[in-house]
Amino acid sequence: MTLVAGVDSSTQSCKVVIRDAETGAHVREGSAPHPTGTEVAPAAWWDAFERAAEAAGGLADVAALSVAAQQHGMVCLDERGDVVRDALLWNDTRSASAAAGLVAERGARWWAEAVGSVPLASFTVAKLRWLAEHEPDNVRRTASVCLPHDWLTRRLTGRLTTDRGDASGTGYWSPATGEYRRDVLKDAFGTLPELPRVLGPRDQAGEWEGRAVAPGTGDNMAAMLGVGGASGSSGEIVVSIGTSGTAFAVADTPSADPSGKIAGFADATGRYLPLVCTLNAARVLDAAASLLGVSLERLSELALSAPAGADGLVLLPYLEGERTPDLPDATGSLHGLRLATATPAHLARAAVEGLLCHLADAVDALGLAPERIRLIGGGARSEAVRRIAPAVFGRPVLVPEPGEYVATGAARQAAWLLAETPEPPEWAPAGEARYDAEPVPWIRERYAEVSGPFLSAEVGP
Ligand SMILES: Nc1ncnc2c1ncn2[C@@H]1O[C@H](COP(=O)(O)OP(=O)(O)O)[C@@H](O)[C@H]1O
Ligand SMILES: O=C(CO)[C@@H](O)[C@H](O)COP(=O)(O)O
Repeated sequence: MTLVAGVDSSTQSCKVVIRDAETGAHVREGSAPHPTGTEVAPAAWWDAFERAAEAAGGLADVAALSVAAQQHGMVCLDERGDVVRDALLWNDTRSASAAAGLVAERGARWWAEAVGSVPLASFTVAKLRWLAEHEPDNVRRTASVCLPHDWLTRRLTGRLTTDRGDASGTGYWSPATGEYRRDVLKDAFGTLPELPRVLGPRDQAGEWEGRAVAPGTGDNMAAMLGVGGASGSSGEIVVSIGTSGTAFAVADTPSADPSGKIAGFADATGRYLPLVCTLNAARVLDAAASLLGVSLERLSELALSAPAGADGLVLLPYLEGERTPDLPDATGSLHGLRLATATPAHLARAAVEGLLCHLADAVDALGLAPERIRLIGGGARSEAVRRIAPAVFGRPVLVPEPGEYVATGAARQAAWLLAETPEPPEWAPAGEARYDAEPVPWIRERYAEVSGPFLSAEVGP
């Protein structure tokens, strides 16, 4: 049996999954946590990778591996290849006004057409503008700029490479032309650092201790490979409830949304991946559980014991600011608190429904009117989320068996490299459960009534 390893270096942790290259059968896996915070020393990703690989029983018997990671993070390297400062992650909002400045200079439509997305605080180009405005010494020391998956792949191979999927989240690479927009980077950053070579989906990034290393990609692109693909035209989209909430589908043509809500990414197979992303997702449940002093399992039981709509109690989940809607300085809030709704069950229900209404808005923003939603990510492990989701989304929800779909997608990319076939190897799809429920539209109506006034403060392009 030939084995492949997939790595998911995401916001909260690193996961390593080992699978059979031919069938995709799960062999073993391990994980290790990342530091908290939105500014992280890249060395911590390497430490977590080593610990996760060890927890997975080591990589001695794998023939190839691939690294997928959180998108957008800014990693600046000096002439020697050492990091200039801690990386600013996708969910670090200090670059919000830099993003607004970039949009004001060119206009939202120009950005959407030039690089497929209107930059928000998350995008690398906005973080580089922030660095240019606040840390000129670090700009002078920066010889090259890359992303988390590029940095980890470079630690493995010694070469600075990236792929289409992750490059499309920088704000200076165009999915439509497949080329860097170095002029855009120079304008935003004031100088032109070296950039990673953009590999095609089946190109080899290099070797690590005799094993082939695949190009890797961003975590959402890998998730799509991991669940086996879902195209908007087939009536299906994927919603991931990780640290971020994302709604996305594969498309055959690039997108350019001047409203800035849809990021026009490329995928990991040569196609495209329009995606809407929220800053707040699974950690809304973590926060509610910690507020109530209960486990996530108990939070789920409490939520399911409360009436649909939580008797009007609404939790607006903007706990980390927000990206969609564009409210980088927003905070979360509770509305409709009365003696009757001041119970743990009501609060738990409001947290689950608030999260789901927030994600349902993201699904609407994607504009594909899907017939079914496939739910993945850590938050999809919550029974309450799975059972309440179809009522809030107003559609059936498919939940693949719990698993690490980003790492699995990376493993599939590694298997593709070995297979040398035009399309990724067909792996047996994971078993999945289908959740149906009568739509309960007034849950979203009440949420819209409460969130409406906040939306008028949206930064927007
Ligand atoms: N049973 C569960 N119920 C609710 N949330 C869960 C459950 N298990 C894990 N999570 C949440 O999933 C999140 C991690 O999801 P994951 O997709 O691994 O995130 P990321 O890839 O961004 O690091 C954590 O916030 C964790 O609390
Ligand atoms: O910024 C985005 C997508 O544009 C996020 O989806 C990041 O890629 C982080 O992913 P997770 O750690 O939540 O999986």
